[in-house]
Amino acid sequence: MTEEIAAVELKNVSKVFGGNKVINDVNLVIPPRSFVTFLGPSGCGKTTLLRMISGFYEPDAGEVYIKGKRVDKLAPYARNTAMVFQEYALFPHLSVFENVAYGLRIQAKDRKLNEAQINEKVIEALSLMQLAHLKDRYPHQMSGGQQQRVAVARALVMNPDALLLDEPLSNLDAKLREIVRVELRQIQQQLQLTAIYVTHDQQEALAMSDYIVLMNKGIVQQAGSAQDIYYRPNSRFVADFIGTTNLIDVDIEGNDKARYHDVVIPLESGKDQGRKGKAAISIRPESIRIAKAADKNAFSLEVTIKQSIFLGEKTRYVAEDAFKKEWIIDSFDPGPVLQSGTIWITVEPSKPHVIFE
Ligand SMILES: Nc1ncnc2c1ncn2[C@@H]1O[C@H](COP(=O)(O)OP(=O)(O)OP(=O)(O)O)[C@@H](O)[C@H]1O
Repeated sequence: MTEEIAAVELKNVSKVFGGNKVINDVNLVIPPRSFVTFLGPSGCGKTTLLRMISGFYEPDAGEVYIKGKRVDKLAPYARNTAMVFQEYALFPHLSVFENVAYGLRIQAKDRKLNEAQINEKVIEALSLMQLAHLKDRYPHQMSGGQQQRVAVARALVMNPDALLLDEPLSNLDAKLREIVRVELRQIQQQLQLTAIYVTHDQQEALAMSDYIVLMNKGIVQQAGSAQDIYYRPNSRFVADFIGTTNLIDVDIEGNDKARYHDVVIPLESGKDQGRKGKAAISIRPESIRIAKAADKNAFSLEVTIKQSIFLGEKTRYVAEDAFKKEWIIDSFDPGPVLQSGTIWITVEPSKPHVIFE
């Protein structure tokens, strides 16, 4: 089997600003036609990493490849990437049509395009974004959502090897954000594009991505599918950053058992990764059941309800155990909401995820 060339590859890439290593020896392979999200807290280096792919920043160490070709010494225009920014960055004095045509006109010679071909490509890109009817308008005559769609059309028209999107939806309201993100994903799949998307919104990352690259302090903390990152975090940082979880300190004792104070946590075979010793266990709120009594085949704990929040499809309980540890439990039981009192919670052996750090 021949291995396909990566759409983008970073090898030992670092970047220093004012004496701080803001990107620290990052290695990454982005497969062709994938939608990849750089996710992480503010300041972790997402934008800097994207800018080293686009060519706006040069790495201080390491190499950047696009479709197998080394590009880290090339200017942005010499790489076939296209960028969409948070603030759209449209030319205010140009019509929608001319905004989208701009890049093609500049490269018309290199790309051997005549006016008719440019026209055809621009209309095609505008149609994809459902904007063809607005082609004669100017940016100030359009809503934020429409302007952002123009910015995407302007990137798509270049037929880039990688479409780079830096928080492109953060200026849109929540509802529009959801609509445009579905649109973006559909177009990326339809055109079989490689897209790299920067966000600090974990819901957005989970909803859109083939792969998530979760960054922390200039390093890649974990890269994997949305499900990998959600259900199999490799660190407390990842478990805590994505969604809501219950993290508890345990001793892994072997024989598929962990111990939390004096309580045994049965684990599905292999969950302990064949190791012993101190570890953390992550248990998602939706993996916990409320029971009438302890279950000898499952981790069982008696807790006291502190707060109950009815959220429509589920009720979220905040409870406390005998060791003063807080638990978050999501119940999808349509029955009455429990307001107070003591309950049993149980967790099947397949649910806990063990983190050795
Ligand atoms: N041009 C620059 N000069 C100096 N420091 C910079 C520059 N660009 C970024 N930094 C610093 O590098 C670090 C990473 O910044 P970056 O913008 O890549 O983070 P980010 O993860 O994209 O954050 P956010 O989600 O807030 O946009 C930050 O500490 C930032 O202050």
